[in-house]
Amino acid sequence: MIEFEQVTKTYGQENALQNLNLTINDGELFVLVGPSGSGKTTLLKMINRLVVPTAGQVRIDDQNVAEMDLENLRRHTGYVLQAGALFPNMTVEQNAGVQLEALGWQAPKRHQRIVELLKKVDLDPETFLTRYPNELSGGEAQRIGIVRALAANPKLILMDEPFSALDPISKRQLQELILQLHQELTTTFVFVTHDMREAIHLADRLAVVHDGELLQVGTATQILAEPANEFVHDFFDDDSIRRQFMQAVLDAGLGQRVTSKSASALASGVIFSGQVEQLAKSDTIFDWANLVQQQPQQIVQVAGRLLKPADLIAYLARIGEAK
Ligand SMILES: Nc1ncnc2c1ncn2[C@@H]1O[C@H](COP(=O)(O)OP(=O)(O)OP(=O)(O)O)[C@@H](O)[C@H]1O
Repeated sequence: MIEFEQVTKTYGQENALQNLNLTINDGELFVLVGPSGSGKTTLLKMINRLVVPTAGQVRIDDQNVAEMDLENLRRHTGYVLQAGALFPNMTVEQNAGVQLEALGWQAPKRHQRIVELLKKVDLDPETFLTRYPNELSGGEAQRIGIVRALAANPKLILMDEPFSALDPISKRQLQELILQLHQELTTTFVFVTHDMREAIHLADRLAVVHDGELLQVGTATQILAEPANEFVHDFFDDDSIRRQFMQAVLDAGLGQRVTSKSASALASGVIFSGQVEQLAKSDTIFDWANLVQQQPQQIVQVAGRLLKPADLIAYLARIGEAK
């Protein structure tokens, strides 16, 4: 367990973090999300003591990080940075084995471990072991970064915007890889991103950071259902997320695709003229519309996603406009 207790970090006159309390549980995929300059990296770096708090303390398994043996702490913590954090003059095998070498693993054992992990991240060892970083794509380099972080089987992996420099397809693939690794391992992952879609997709729980403060901590569902304040609400208020929710409803069989003609008729019926009873006859999205009409505060969870009444209304309105 990682605990931040009354943590403050001051640079000059500026508070980068103020009086912050947070607990990250063992085995969680915990995401720190917030806009640029909000303090996410500062928070992350306090866990492996790259940054030292001005006040308060950070504890790992009840041990104050400030009092831990630094080398031991770093060697047993995986750290993945933005693409490009590999040593340019070392091969993939050497890069991936840096931490193992520091821990005294012999070459054959290192080799075996790295081969095993390359396969796990879908890279063919034959092809990649002897390559240099300038012979890798951004996505491949980042997979090597992940192999390096996993190599010594750490209890904790810190990831600082690891996918922000990647193209959308590589980014998606690596997000799926992290979700898969997290399912397979008992490792705790702390992941920093400014991308709220990435945060929602990955997080078991997430913390929204803004101006050095934790505005809200919880699951994506909790935060989307009840944003703590206007900033959190606006930060997650994104049309593509609403569309995802809508699609989840359709995918779950609660809705059906309709022609724009009937939809616009229904839309006006549902929203404006109160003909809900008459429309809600089968197990369709219109039943859901009925529910919303009767219980406007109702929030429905479908296929692990959260749907708010506003999502449905926005959807129907859009179909209406499209006609
Ligand atoms: N070494 C430093 N010296 C002075 N100020 C710093 C230092 N490191 C960070 N800061 C300041 O602390 C604040 C938080 O920075 P931090 O890097 O933690 O933010 P972040 O949320 O990770 O941002 P980004 O997403 O842009 O990396 C910023 O205002 C930053 O300018």
